[in-house]
Amino acid sequence: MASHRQHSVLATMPSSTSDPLLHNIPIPSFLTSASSESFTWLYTTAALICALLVLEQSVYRYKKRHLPGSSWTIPIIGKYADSLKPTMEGYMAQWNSGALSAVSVFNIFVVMASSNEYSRKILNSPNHAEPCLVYSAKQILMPDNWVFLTGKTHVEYRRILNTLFTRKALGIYIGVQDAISRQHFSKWLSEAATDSSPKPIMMTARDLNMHTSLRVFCGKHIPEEGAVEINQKYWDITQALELVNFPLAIPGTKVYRAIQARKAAFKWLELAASQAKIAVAEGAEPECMLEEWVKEMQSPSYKGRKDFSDREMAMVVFSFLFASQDAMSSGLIYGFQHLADHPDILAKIREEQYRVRAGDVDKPLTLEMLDEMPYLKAFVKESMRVKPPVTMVPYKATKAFPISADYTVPANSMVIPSFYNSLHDPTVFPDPDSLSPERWLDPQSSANTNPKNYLVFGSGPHKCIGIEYATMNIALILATASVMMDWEHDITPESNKVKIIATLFPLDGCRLKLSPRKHV
Ligand code: HEM
Repeated sequence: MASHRQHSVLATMPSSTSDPLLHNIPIPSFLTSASSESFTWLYTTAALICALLVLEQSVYRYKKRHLPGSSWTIPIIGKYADSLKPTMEGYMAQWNSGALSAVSVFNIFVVMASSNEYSRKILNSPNHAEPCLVYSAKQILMPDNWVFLTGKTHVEYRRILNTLFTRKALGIYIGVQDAISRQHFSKWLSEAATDSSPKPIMMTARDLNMHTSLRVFCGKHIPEEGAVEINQKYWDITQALELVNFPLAIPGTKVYRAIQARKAAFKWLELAASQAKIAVAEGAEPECMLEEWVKEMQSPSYKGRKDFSDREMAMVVFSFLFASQDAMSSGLIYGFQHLADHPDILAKIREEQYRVRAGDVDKPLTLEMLDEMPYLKAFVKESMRVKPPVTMVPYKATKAFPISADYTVPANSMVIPSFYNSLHDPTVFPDPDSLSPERWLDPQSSANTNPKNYLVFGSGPHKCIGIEYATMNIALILATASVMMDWEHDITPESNKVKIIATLFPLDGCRLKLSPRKHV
């Protein structure tokens, strides 16, 4: 005992020490009396950590080569802190630093492509790159979700899913969309009647979108309480859509909460799939997407797979919610904001509405009526060009990807095509930041003759499957809003700043003062 105490707490410097001040000063045992094995362990560990840190930097520099981007990466986490709070300014600086540039996040090497040429090349090179969505997507969507398929199996799956977006199918959905948007506007207006102060529409527009999507996809096969539960929990999923999340889905993390939300949604969606099958078997004519899918598979001309389980159908509907909910909300909210800030454009939209509706604003919209609204469609297209809901889509290089003459993306890197610079290219869209629906009305305009630049919905084998549905939804909601309501934008210093939650939103949530519009 005594000897132990002597060698630990009361250890002194060796007698050879000449400084008298140091005599008899207690020295912690780990500095002096630790065994030589402890020192060896300490030095070895320190040396190993140093070697790993040097290796991390060397690998990063080796992969990055001459691409723009920091010469060194922050050890272990890299640019994780930046990816937690992304800003438009930060992304623009990255995109403008070069057609290809590099960053590293949690040791995932990321190549960002900002030019039209490289972005399209990534989207159209299925032999070298495939979508990996955001890092958390597989945990949230389930690894066997169809969206992660590639090649032939993906093409085959899309074949049946494409039938859910034909003109015939859209003709079923439009009545549901029209009725639900009117219900929501009536609610918005009655709330504005009790408190007329401006309110952000960020959440109310999201509710409208979710309600419409669930009823279009599942019809009456989800009870109201299920729709409410999915809607409430969906926000947890949106919040987990960071480019790269904390790697472990442990309780308390965003990904963990998103997984719980997905489980709750799946319960209702599987039930809806099974009920849709029963309804069609009993002879119901399709009133929603799930019923349309079941009916389509019964068609004598249909030769594809017919044995989709309730779970597989639920996964597809969930993938549609996942892909559409945030992007459509973003497109819709900026649509409202752009119209409020451009009364001349709103006036033209209204003129077209009253003309096509022949003054009857209560008449439900049909596809044929939408066909006669080119100005509305041009506005929707332009609004999403100026503020693209999705600015980039993460892909993964499945093998070394020689993307340019002097750079090969290393295998397993993330490679991210971004759309913003293509959509704001001044040679294709003169005065690119200004909102001009007219540029889409002239078939010979540079906007119309360069469709390769309009990357709002991506390009190639994974191009958005819901383009027609999404544009129709945003168009008809804005169209009906324009004849039912007046709205004034409460412009704040944050109105023109962008908040990025996977998709783009006005930082102040778009504060609108609503009032009923008199019939003209
Ligand atoms: C304004 C609304 C929307 C925007 C801006 C948008 C944008 C996109 C983009 C950029 C992609 C990636 C394309 C690529 O990798 O080349 C995508 C994929 C996808 N979108 Fe959309 N989307 C919207 C609405 C919708 C809707 C309403 C649905 C379904 C109802 C949907 C379903 C999908 C699916 C399933 C994919 C993956 C397709 C595949 O991997 O084959 N999206 N979307």
